[in-house]
Amino acid sequence: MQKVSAISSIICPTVAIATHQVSYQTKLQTLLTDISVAIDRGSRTALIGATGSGKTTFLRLLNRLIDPSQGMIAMMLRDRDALQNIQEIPIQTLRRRVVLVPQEPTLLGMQVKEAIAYPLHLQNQKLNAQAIDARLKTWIDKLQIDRQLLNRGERELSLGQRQWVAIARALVMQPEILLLDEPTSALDRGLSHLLLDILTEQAHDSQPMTVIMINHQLDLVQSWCDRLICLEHGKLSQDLIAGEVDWQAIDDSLKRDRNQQDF
Ligand SMILES: Nc1ncnc2c1ncn2[C@@H]1O[C@H](COP(=O)(O)OP(=O)(O)OP(=O)(O)O)[C@@H](O)[C@H]1O
Repeated sequence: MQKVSAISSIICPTVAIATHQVSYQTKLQTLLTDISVAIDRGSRTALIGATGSGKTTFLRLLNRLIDPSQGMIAMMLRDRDALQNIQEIPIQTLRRRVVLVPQEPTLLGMQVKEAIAYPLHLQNQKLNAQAIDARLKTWIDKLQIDRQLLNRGERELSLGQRQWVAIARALVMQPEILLLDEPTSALDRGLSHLLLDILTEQAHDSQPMTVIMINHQLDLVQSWCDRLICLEHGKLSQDLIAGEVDWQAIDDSLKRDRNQQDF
């Protein structure tokens, strides 16, 4: 395994996440091969690729739901002055700062308000009840969550509502790195745009949040992202700044993949 210093020396200090020749295999197949990327702090990255190309697997590696079979992932957290192998970061610290919103989130049987506040209560040594309430109110307002929804249980919510609550639960934590797995797939256009606006605002905050988002809705991500990473059969096929992307070609290739899968 490469030393972190080997990566630090080749990338600039604005990098928040660096992966070096990361591969992931199960007993049966290789899901990711040799992925090396460097993602800047406060950047907005769209991660795209055909179904099964390894996008979710990549996000799961970044908050250590799984670990690479080969290669290394390093991050530069806010209060550190160097990239650090994520396997050396205490797992609670990593999960508090690098938050993943899965495609089909669960509220673990909680009501909406309780679910959103849950991660803040886990940090109760740091935040008192008043601070938790203030943080909740801020995000409930920003995300325009209907007060009537707050006492609903998980079963009374649609997939889109569950996704929205999971996004709120992630944002109240004010993570340094936010990983979103198709967050807008069940949202209407209005909420999708609201989400992207909020994410852009957070990226420009004095404590900028870095976002990586899997999203198949190219028309949405095109105007939002500043970086595009494309996976194909578990390999990095494109890594471009947004201005360099041929969006029409990307759209055509995703459509081709979808047609082949349908066939
Ligand atoms: N733990 C696992 N064991 C075996 N195979 C897996 C595992 N996790 C994912 N896979 C398979 O690995 C491939 C990549 O999965 P992944 O979910 O990362 O792709 P994806 O690009 O996110 O796809 P989608 O767009 O459909 O969500 C798929 O074929 C999937 O079935």
